[in-house]
Amino acid sequence: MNKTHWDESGLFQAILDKCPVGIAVIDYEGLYLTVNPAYCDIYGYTKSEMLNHSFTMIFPAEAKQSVLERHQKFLAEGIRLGGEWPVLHHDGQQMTVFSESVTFYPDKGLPARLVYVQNITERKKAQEQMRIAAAVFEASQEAIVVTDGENNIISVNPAFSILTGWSLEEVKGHNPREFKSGRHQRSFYIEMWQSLMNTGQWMGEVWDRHKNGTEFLKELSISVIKDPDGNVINYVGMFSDITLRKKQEELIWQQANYDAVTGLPNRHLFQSKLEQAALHASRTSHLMALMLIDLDQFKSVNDSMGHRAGDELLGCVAMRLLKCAPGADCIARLGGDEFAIIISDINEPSACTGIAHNILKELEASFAINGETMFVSASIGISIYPTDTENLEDLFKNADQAMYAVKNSGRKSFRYYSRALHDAIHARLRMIRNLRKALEENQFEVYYQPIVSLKTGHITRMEALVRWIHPTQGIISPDIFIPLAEDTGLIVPIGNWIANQAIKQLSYWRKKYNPELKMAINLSPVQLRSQEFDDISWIQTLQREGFHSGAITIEITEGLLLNSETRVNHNLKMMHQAGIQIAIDDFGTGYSSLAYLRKFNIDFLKIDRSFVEDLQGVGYELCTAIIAMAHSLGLGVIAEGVETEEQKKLLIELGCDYIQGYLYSKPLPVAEIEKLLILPMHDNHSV
Ligand SMILES: Nc1nc2c(ncn2[C@@H]2O[C@H](COP(=O)(O)O[C@H]3[C@@H](O)[C@H](n4cnc5c(=O)[nH]c(N)nc54)O[C@@H]3COP(=O)(O)O)[C@@H](O)[C@H]2O)c(=O)[nH]1
Repeated sequence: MNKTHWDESGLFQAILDKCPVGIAVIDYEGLYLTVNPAYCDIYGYTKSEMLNHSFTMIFPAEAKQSVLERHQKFLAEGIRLGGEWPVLHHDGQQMTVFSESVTFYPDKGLPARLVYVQNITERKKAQEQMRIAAAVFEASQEAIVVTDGENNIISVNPAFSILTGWSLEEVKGHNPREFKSGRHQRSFYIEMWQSLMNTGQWMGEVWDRHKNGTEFLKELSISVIKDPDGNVINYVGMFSDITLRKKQEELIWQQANYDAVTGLPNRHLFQSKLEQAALHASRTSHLMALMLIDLDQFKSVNDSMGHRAGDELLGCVAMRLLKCAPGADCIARLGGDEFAIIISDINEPSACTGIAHNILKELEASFAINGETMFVSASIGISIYPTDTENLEDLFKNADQAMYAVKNSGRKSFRYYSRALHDAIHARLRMIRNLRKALEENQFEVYYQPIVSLKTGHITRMEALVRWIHPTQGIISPDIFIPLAEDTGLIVPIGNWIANQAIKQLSYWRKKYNPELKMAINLSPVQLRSQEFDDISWIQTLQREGFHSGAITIEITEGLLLNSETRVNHNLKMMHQAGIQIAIDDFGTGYSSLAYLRKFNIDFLKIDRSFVEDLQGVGYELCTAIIAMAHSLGLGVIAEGVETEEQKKLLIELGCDYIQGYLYSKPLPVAEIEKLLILPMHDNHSV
């Protein structure tokens, strides 16, 4: 291009028009004298919108006055006016510009200001982001490692050095694979790289090695950085050490799913295993069995030996269960003394019979706990999915019902759920409801059976025996309802009611017929173990009646004394101190021990009816031995179930003290029994 084609002003105008830097001339009043296209572009105005308008238009309202003053001061004093300014684009967006100004005299008149401006908004933002990124990199709690396209480390942040022990100088140029712990398979890293190549990122947990050699688990995310052409230029890895968190999570999971006492899965984990097993059974059309195992009378172990011994026993039981059902899907402790087993893939319902037998047999062997030998047995209930039910809640209920049926029929056995069992259980529940009603509606009546002295032939005492006079079913035997009352705890209020009735009756009879008459009252083991057992009110009633020592005898069973429990011991001691005598009922049928007889201040032994019945056979030797032993310990002996003169004769020969039985009288209601008491003393034995 030939420069002679340009005049000077045309040349300058062309320069102004093409110049990428914004240029403006502002007069003393602050009005734009000229602006070039780049200047207009920066602020988003047209030239005509700017010319002859105040340059303060590009400043926020609150700054307009001060920038005009600064402008005029600059022109008057020639101070420096350059730097970065926050300004406004036409559309209202905030921007940052860099400007420099020089004084300029366009018409040799008032000075004007020549301004050249660059929009540095984006650069400032980028700088700010860089500053933040650098601060984050430095201050991050997460370790950050940046590698080049060859995956060699170019930078690490301070958190990296803290977490790994390695400084930047030590790792620069190295490949992060050098931190490998060796815990992961090759396939793990292949998958990681595949994900990085395909998706540009990877996240996961990696075991690496610390500088000090220890392994740690890190939660790592890697991002791939590419240039505009798609070439990998960096990998950025960010991680934190989650070894401790993982351990805590595992511990929490362990605690949430496993039983601390036995180490077996707990109810929570068991439930999900049961759901899985049911799903599997439905898919494969196989059967699945749920076995519920409840230890028999485990409570007495806890009560007599303490919870630590109880826990130890549970641990040993768990080990034995594992041995008995090695192929089980799950063996769990559901709580207390209740265990459960899931057995999958069975072809017929009876497939669990063998396992149930094994468990019962395995538990038969003694346990050595705290230097003491202990025995436990179990009651097992089994229900089959989906034969019995397809509902897991019902499956549980079924197995539970089967297990309780075992408990109610003597424990230490197993039973499969059946429809008949279901009906029987419902009948039982009905009876329990009726029993509660009976207590509320006073449907009980105390019958009395005389106990006769073999020395005098007189009725010396009565045994109080309860009857349930049901409004429609007539008299219901205590053999039927006492076990139910014991199971439900109703025996406590029923027993208290009986005792109070009997004490009041004795008081009346003593005044009316015989001041020496005594009363025997049956006490259930459940009563004596119960928290609610009201021994104090008993004693108060006795004291109020003015009974002397020995007026009342309680009849208890031998089994009660076997595992001595604090509460039972306390209650028996209280009664003994209050002058109540203690008789062992059905003596000879349980675990008799001389030591117990001494320890618990027993006063009488009642020879069981079965021995009296068999007095012509082995019963004779047994009765001989019991009477001799009782007398040697200073105890009185009462023979139960005496029905014949022959039995009475033999018992007299053996030196028995008292007899009770149909020979004299069946248990009778008050009005009937009074007919016996009304007879003259010397005659009342001849009834
Ligand atoms: N906790 C409580 N238990 C009680 C109470 N009342 C009774 N019972 C217990 O219920 C069982 C059955 O009692 P029952 O049907 O009253 O039977 C008693 C007698 O009727 C029966 N007996 C007495 N003499 C004879 C006889 O010559 N032949 C014969 N076949 N039966 C006879 O024995 C039962 C008395 O038993 P015992 O208590 O062992 O002395 C029974 O276990 C009762 O204990 C109660 O109030 N509380």
